[in-house]
Amino acid sequence: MGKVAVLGAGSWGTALSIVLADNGHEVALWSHRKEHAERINHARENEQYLPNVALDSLIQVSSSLENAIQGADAVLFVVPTKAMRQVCQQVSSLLTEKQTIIHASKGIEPESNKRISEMMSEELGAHHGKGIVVLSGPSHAEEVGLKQPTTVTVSSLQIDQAVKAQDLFMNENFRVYTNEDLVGVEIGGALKNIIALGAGISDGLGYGDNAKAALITRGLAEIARLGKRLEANPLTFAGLTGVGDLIVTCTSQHSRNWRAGNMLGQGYVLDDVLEQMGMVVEGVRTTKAAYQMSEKLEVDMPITKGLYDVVVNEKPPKEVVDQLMNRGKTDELEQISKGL
Ligand SMILES: NC(=O)C1=CN([C@@H]2O[C@H](COP(=O)(O)OP(=O)(O)OC[C@H]3O[C@@H](n4cnc5c(N)ncnc54)[C@H](O)[C@@H]3O)[C@@H](O)[C@H]2O)C=CC1
Ligand SMILES: O=C(CO)COP(=O)(O)O
Repeated sequence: MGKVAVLGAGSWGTALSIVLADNGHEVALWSHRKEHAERINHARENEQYLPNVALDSLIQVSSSLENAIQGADAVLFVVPTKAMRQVCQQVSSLLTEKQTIIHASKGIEPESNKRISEMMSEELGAHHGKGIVVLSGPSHAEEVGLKQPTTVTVSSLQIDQAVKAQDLFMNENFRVYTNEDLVGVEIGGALKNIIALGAGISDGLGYGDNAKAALITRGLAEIARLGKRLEANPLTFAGLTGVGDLIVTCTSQHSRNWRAGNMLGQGYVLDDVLEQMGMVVEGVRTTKAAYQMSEKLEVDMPITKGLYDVVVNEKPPKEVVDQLMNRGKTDELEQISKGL
């Protein structure tokens, strides 16, 4: 048992803090807002992001990065992708070489098109760079907070670091697998949010299970095509961080990406949707990044292109569905094999 600093007091940071406290670790949960940290400590609950879940006394919330990180054996980064570089810059001088560095966020940086571990590696420097661990998989915070059975995957370029993370988190409700394919694990976790936006739109338009199954299946095919181009192991997309996370995010009303898509499908405009959500909807920025990557790397990603038309070009979702359904004829096996 030791101390773990958890940077990011949103729903996922709070749920993972609960797992760590269940395993007997002292948790220093950091919020960048002082009043938020004080409110959680006082209420022993994160009412804003994970309501109705009591926090163990092993979890202490602080708005001081120094206090959170000092003496920690591991540091878990779980802020929205948009804030990741800035938080890494704030902490890089506070980290020691012995600390295990983990992230549990899901996104790709637009313009640079970097994965999260690549961004972190740039900001945290050579020592931590290669050992960064990602934790990803089908895992809604709301269910993890209630200690419902959940499985995730950890990956790193240094697999011994991934094993350390596996040991920190694994318990009877939270099963953790290792996987050496860092690129595949990060790409699957990030890109499923695009398809979840699409699944929400489909439901918001009033379409049924056939349309959603098509989005999940064809979405997986295009994620795998981009992954292969980036040298991921195609088998990873058949695992928890690929098809597993696609299923949970496209079919659950817990998903913020699904919910945002659902509102878009009903005709709400994006700015209003994001304001109403009040939580991070990673799929919007990831759509921009993935579209840029597909253009640059010449990878066919029609669903991503359609979502880009909705969130960037404000194209009506129904028109995008017509566009997707009326593309030229293709062969299924030929298309799937491009991701293998
Ligand atoms: N909620 C979930 O079930 C899961 C979320 N994730 C991923 O975890 C990451 C974080 O998501 P959530 O915790 O769900 O988000 P959230 O919307 O619940 O909370 C975001 C947190 O980040 C903080 N924050 C915002 N800007 C910040 C900044 N500039 N500096 C520091 N903190 C800042 C907010 O105050 C808030 O505490 C995302 O990448 C998400 O995709 C991954 C798996 C499950
Ligand atoms: O990544 C998640 C579940 O695995 C959470 O998805 P949302 O961000 O859409 O809520």
